[in-house]
Order: sequence, then structure tokens, then C-alpha cells
Amino acid sequence: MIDVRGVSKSYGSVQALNDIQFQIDEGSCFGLVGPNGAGKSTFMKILVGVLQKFDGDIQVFNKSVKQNRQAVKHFIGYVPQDICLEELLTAKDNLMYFGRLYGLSGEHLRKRIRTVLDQIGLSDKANQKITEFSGGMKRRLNIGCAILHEPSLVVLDEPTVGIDPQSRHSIFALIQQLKEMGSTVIYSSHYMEEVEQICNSVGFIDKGILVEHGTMKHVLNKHRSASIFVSADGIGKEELSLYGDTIEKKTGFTVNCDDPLLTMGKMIEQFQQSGINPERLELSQARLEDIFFYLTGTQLRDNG
Ligand SMILES: Nc1ncnc2c1ncn2[C@@H]1O[C@H](COP(=O)(O)OP(=O)(O)OP(=O)(O)O)[C@@H](O)[C@H]1O
Repeated sequence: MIDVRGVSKSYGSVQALNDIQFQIDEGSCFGLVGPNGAGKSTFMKILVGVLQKFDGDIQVFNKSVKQNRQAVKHFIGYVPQDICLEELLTAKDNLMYFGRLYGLSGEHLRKRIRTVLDQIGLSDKANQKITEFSGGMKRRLNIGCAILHEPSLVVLDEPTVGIDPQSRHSIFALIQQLKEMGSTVIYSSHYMEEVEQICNSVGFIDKGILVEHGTMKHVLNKHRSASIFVSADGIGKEELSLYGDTIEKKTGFTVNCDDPLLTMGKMIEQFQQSGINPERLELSQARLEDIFFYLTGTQLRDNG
């Protein structure tokens, strides 16, 4: 189990984390979600031992990151947000370099490199210099370097920012494989649909505060509510606010109300009377993104 015990961290006057407490079960995939500047990277860096000055403690599989930093580091694979590779080397040589840093050598290292290249979908690019790689390929290789030593905990800081769909798909498949192999995965992202798809538990972080956490099922059920999505010429936020709390989205409005079916009926009546022909009028269940907004009032990113 990962047991986070009252972790706080300040950078001068900026409180990046404020008394964070939660647990993650062994073998689960935990998504840490929050907007830019929420404190995700700071938390990850504390967990993996990169940041050592902080209040509180984290027990990783019964070992304190404060007191057993070296031991904990050994069973963690950390993929930082910024790609950390040797540009002039080939993919294989990068893996060789990182493998040696983790204490691997000889035939065992060569075998692990073959396995990892296959897992990250880059076997046919093994001998290519990474200056020729796309951003997504570099990110996959960056993950490969972190899992060579078969860590029981894999920590990925926003691994899918700004990458192509093929690399995104490959990273999802890899996380799935890691889960199946029994690794614990901690994954930070501001892409809610990704987290909903691959994680079985989640934590919402906003301005350094953990506002909600638990299994995906628990969080979705606890805050699940239906809303109406409306996109129509001739109707705006002011008119829709009469039906309920209205949020403007890129392509229309979301109206939150107590009885969405009844409200939808009333809307249809009004639209017919006013000659309004909506482009979209839909009943939708709250997704993680809506729940995050409801709890924090903060949008994670532009949405439609
Ligand atoms: N080295 C630092 N010195 C000063 N302030 C910092 C430092 N690192 C982070 N911060 C501040 O701490 C807060 C949390 O930053 P952090 O990078 O942990 O957030 P994040 O959720 O990972 O954001 P992003 O998604 O943009 O990476 C922000 O206000 C940030 O500006």
C-alpha cells in the first residue's frame, strides 16, 4: 500500500501541497487529477524522493520515503513530465544507459531491453537515433527507461501531454499491461476521460488541496447527477439559467437541475412556442470532469 500521511510542501510563500492524506492499494492504478499548478508534479517528486524537504511522510510498501529514500527509489519507476533522454544516442543505447544506472547488466539487461522495446512499440526503431523520433516516440522511450528494472510502483507525470494518437494508444496499452502484471501505477493528468478509462481510483487536487479521492466507482456514484446539454441558436445563458445552474461550454450550455427529464420537457415546450430549433438537446450523466468542476469551480481545460 502507498500511505500518504499529511504531506505539505511550500516553495517560499506558495503552498504547493496542503496536508495531503490518502491511501492507494497495491496493484491499483491511481489517477491524480488537477489543473496546471495544482500540485501534481510536486506530489510525484516527493513520492519518488526527488524533493526531500517537506512535512508529513509517505510510506511506500511499508517504507518511509523520508527514512528509506534509497530503498524506496529502487522499487519505483519514475517518468517525469519533461523528457529525460540522451539525444545523440539510439533508443537501444538510451535503454542500455538507464538500465546500467538501475544496476542491470549483461544478458539480463539485453533481454529486458528487447522486452521493453516490444512493450513500448519501438522494436523496429531500436537502432535509430532519437533526434529522429517524434515527441510521442520519445515519451514512450522515456517510459521504457523507467520500467527496465521491473519496478513495483510506476509513477507517470502527465505522460500523454501533446502527443500523437498512436503514442497515446501505445501508452494506454502499456499501462494496462503494467496493471495486469500487478504493478501499482500512479498517473497524473488533466485529461479526465483518460483517467476515467484507465484508473480504478482517483484523487482530485486543486490549489494544493486534495478535494476528493476514492475508487472511481465511489467518486462517480457519490457525485453522479444528470444534466441537460443545449446547443441552439437564439437561446443563451440568461434564458437557460431559469431552468437551473447553467455553465457555458465551447459548443453550447450545460444546465444542472434537480429533475432533468421534467426540465427537458419544459424546455421543449418553450422551444416549440418560440420557434427555436435546437441543434443538440441531450440528457447527459456527469463525467469526472463535471464532478471536478462542481467540487472546485475550476475547469481543467477548455471543453466542448
Ligand atoms: N521550484 C519551484 N519554485 C517555486 N514554485 C514552484 C516550484 N515548483 C512548483 N512551484 C509552484 O507550486 C505550485 C504547484 O506546482 P506543480 O508543478 O506541482 O503543479 P502541477 O499540478 O504539476 O502543474 P502542471 O500541470 O502545470 O505541471 C504552482 O503554484 C507552482 O507555480
